[in-house]
Amino acid sequence: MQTLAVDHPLVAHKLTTLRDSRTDSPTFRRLADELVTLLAYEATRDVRVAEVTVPTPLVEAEGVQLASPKPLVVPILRAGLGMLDGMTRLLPTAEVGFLGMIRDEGSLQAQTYATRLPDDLSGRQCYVLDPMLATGGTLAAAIRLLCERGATDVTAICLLAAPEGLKHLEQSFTDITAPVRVVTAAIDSHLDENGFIVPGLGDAGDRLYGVV
Ligand SMILES: O=P(O)(O)OC[C@H]1O[C@H](OP(=O)(O)OP(=O)(O)O)[C@H](O)[C@@H]1O
Ligand SMILES: O=c1cc[nH]c(=O)[nH]1
Ligand SMILES: [Mg+2]
Repeated sequence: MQTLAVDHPLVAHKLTTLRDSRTDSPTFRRLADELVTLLAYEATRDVRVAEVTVPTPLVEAEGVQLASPKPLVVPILRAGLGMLDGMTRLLPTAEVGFLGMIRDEGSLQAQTYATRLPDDLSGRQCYVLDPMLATGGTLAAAIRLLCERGATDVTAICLLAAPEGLKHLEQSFTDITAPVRVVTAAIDSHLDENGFIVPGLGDAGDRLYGVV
């Protein structure tokens, strides 16, 4: 598994405001959206393209366009929804599938409550959106599901990742041949006793959708 923590001053600037507990939900949503677009630029570096020829007003020019089948973007509900617009701004022709997953706050085990994905993902590049990679249980289950449906490669885009979660993912896919990548704005220090990322930004779903 490859991990990329995007090192860019604009990413660091926006992430700092996102962490700040004084940042309100509307600002949090806007910053998450902007951050995803910056991360998506790095995350799509290997997106497949096909050569095309287009007429300019003067001559024919060689270029590229996104290859078929188009990439699949998969936000993990609820918090991942806050990343969808920022991603599709960069990949407007991508198909979008949905996974609803919730982590039990006691056991920290992830449960899937909704799946709306193409059955066959053969030949598809998949981009999974989830702001928080904590224990890694949620993303491990999501990535496994996509690989079992035939995805050729899976890139998870996160705002924050914990070292414990990255380690868990690294150990989870030894039987999977599809390349797996994680692109994140930062790798934080550790998880606390409740499985929250430290220093983190709190509960991403609550901060996006106004519970706090
Ligand atoms: O790496 P893990 O330990 O599995 O934890 C991370 C998951 O927890 C959060 O979702 P949550 O279960 O709070 O659901 P929500 O998006 O509906 O708030 C977060 O958005 C991730 O999906
Ligand atoms: O720090 C964390 C961990 C899991 N889910 C969150 O929203 N935040
Ligand atoms: Mg939550």
